[in-house]
Amino acid sequence: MELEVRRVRQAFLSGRSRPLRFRLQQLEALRRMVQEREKDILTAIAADLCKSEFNVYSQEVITVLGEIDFMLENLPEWVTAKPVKKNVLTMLDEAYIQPQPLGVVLIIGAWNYPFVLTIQPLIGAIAAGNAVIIKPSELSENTAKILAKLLPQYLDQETTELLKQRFDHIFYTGNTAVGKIVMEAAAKHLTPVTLELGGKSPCYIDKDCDLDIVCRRITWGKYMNCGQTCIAPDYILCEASLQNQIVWKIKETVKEFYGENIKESPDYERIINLRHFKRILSLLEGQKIAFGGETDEATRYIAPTVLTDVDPKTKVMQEEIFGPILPIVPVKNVDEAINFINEREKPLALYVFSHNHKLIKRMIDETSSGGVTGNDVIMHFTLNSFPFGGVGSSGMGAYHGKHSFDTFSHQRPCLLKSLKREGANKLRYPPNSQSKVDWGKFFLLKRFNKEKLGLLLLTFLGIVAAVLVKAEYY
Ligand SMILES: NC(=O)c1ccc[n+]([C@@H]2O[C@H](COP(=O)([O-])OP(=O)(O)OC[C@H]3O[C@@H](n4cnc5c(N)ncnc54)[C@H](O)[C@@H]3O)[C@@H](O)[C@H]2O)c1
Ligand SMILES: CCCCCCCCCCCCCCCC=O
Repeated sequence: MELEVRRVRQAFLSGRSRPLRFRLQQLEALRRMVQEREKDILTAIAADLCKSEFNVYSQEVITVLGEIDFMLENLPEWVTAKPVKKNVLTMLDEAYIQPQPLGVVLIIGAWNYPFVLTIQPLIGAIAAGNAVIIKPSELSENTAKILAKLLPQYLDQETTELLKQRFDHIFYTGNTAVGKIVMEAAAKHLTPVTLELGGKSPCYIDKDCDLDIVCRRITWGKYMNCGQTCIAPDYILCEASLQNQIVWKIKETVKEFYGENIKESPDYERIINLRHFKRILSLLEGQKIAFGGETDEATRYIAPTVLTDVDPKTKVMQEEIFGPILPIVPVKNVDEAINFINEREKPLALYVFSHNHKLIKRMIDETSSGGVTGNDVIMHFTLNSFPFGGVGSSGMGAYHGKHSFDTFSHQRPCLLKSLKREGANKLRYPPNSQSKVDWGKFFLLKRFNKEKLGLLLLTFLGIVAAVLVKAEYY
């Protein structure tokens, strides 16, 4: 493994990954890979998550292709050096910020969207000019295999893992416990990390809203991928009086989306493995199941389920559910909902439904979460102008679009001075004096007293006089 990482580092040090032309070629090759091998990719992901190929395409492939197109379009602009504002001391110098690749980066993907969660960060890392080692999740084994087979055929090179090695950046997607392991390992080399973690994303439903539409949107986001979505609404907070209507409307929507026999719907996925299946079942113990609750261990099927009057102290409210179970926790009002959210770890997403725009804004102002969508769920993920990432225990750092490019780049400040004009530098050289400090204050802080202003006027007049005399003389 050490040898592999060294080989990748040598490749980076050779400078091959840096030129814009190379980055664009690699991104185009990646796009070709996705297009030419679409069928293989769809089949692998579909097998891992018992997912229809239509759903694989619309949940993963569209995002990847959109991200590549966006990078190809904008990269030439992003890689250019950006001039910055100067001060009096650097007025005549060249000052700019040059984005540069970090070096060798490690990308660790998760199983729940095994393609997009590995390839989307890869796109950002290539765009920024890095050499990349990717480690897809072993739980989504078919996708891991197809990536291991295809990437070397299309990209310049490819290899896998290890945390003990020295990297210049580690980009990890997965659970918080492993996130801590990754960060600890990274600390040994002072390697910066991006941690895309999870959490319990709340969904507040205000009385003043259209419950039919709200429940349709929540049903879509909660049961997509069988609830195994990092930004799925984890639980609902609402006034007790809304509970029964919400249950009924979600139940009706489930029927509309997946039919009478959910098990036969091509749009309803299965739990990734037996360990997660059993973990999710254990969350149902002692709960009031308003509908759903049917399970089948052989196929790892868990029906879309809603729980009512859930006690916040029970297990289902203590850990991220990551499955098709939706608890409703009654609260008295929006104040209680805000306190409820703030008493817990900062979630990856927050959802608020209301006709009242002010209430949505208040929720945003008085809480914290990785991202927010008002009056819908999941959709902030689809906008690549947004930074996607968590805050607090839901993660650190962000990606998507330009934010990916920035995550995998070092913003290098470059100041290029001339070896001439040494006179102007006297102000900063020893010996120091009150007068130099006063001039420093004047030039850099723009703070001046009347006396200094007089002095400046005199200096200015002196310069004008000198110029005039010089003009006269010649
Ligand atoms: N923020 C996001 O974008 C995002 C996306 C997907 C999932 N998630 C979160 O991830 C969690 C589900 O994913 P998971 O953790 O079950 O996925 P997982 O089991 O696939 O693990 C994630 C990755 O970590 C690797 N890994 C596991 N143990 C490791 C170790 N000791 N050292 C180094 N690497 C190790 C795995 O091989 C895998 O590649 C949920 O909490 C979910 O919310 C977050
Ligand atoms: C044909 C219809 C297109 C619909 C686009 C909807 C896109 C949803 C994307 C959901 C992806 C969620 C990924 C979340 C990553 C964390 O687990």
